[in-house]
Amino acid sequence: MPDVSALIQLGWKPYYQQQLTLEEWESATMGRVISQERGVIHVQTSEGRRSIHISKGMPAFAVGDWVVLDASGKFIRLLERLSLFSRKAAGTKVSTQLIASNIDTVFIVSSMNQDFNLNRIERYLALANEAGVEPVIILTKLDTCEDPDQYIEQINAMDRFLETVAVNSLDSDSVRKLDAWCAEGKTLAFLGSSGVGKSTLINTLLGEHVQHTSSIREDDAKGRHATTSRSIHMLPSGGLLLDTPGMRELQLAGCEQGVDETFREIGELAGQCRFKNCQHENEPGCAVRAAIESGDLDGRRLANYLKLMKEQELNAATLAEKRAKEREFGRYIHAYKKSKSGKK
Ligand SMILES: Nc1nc2c(ncn2[C@@H]2O[C@H](COP(=O)(O)OP(=O)(O)OP(=O)(O)O)[C@@H](O)[C@H]2O)c(=O)[nH]1
Ligand SMILES: [Zn+2]
Repeated sequence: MPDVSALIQLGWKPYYQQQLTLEEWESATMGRVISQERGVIHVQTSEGRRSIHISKGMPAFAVGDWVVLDASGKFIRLLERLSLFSRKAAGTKVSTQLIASNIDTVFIVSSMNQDFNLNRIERYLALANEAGVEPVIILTKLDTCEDPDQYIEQINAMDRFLETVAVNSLDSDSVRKLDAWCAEGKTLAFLGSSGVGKSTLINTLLGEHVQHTSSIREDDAKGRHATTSRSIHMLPSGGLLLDTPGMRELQLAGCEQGVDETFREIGELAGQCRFKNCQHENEPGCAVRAAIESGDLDGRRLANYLKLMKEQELNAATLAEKRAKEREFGRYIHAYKKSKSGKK
């Protein structure tokens, strides 16, 4: 039987437990992927750390995944995920790159100054919704902001169901407002533009004495020392901070559902438009336009909804094109080499 409290510290939940057979629960080892590099995943189990070389037939992994290992540490299977951030290209399964999984909360960080931008927050919300992760809006630089309520009200007006917290990222007392999301076994991640205070917030959450860039030093299969940067960090509060570089570069691609969810009231209104394929431009009987005119819907929101929809479609298409070109080039090189070797 595994050490349940150690598993819970790693983020174990009934959802994963339910996927195990009784036999697995009694004899297998469960572990969480804490970092990934080319061809290897590093897994934290209740008994320690394991490095697993990825071989053919294994599924694609993401940092945050739960895996089942046998007694000798061999990979058995991947457990179904609760949430997943990925980079996608439309229609093509192979071009999905998995970034991070099983995150409970994503903190969308924005500063309360001239950089504050609702459109940008909505873009991050679409990513969070696409991934199936609960978003919380963190407004930073409370200490240098004269009128924080003005920003909080803008968020509330945009979506009254959103949880919003204003903090001074430099002050650990202020950051305690985030404790509820950082409790034992909870996995959290950050999204936000450069300079909004993500690193500052992370350092405050980690406490002064912990270095953020701690790394795993381990012997690999050939006995060499391999140093990899780990992507999951334990917070003193018991929470698990998932901070992988891929999160910072996430683009809106193939996120139609996430965008729709972020602007759900627009979808509801669109259902009342006279024409099913209404573009909400000049059509008669357009419920979306009517809501803007009556002041029920902010015109900015419709404009950003349309913009993000287009953006996610375009990005997915360009990704698919890029991959197709790469494949084509690969075939060309292959054919070229073959013709060369044939001439010898
Ligand atoms: N006064 C004040 N300064 C802050 C606060 N949060 C961040 N800063 C400052 O803002 C600057 C940028 O913060 P960072 O934490 O580096 O921002 P970041 O989001 O990590 O940016 P990248 O590292 O570029 O992704 C730093 O000088 C911080 O000290 C805050 O709540 N109050
Ligand atoms: Zn319409």
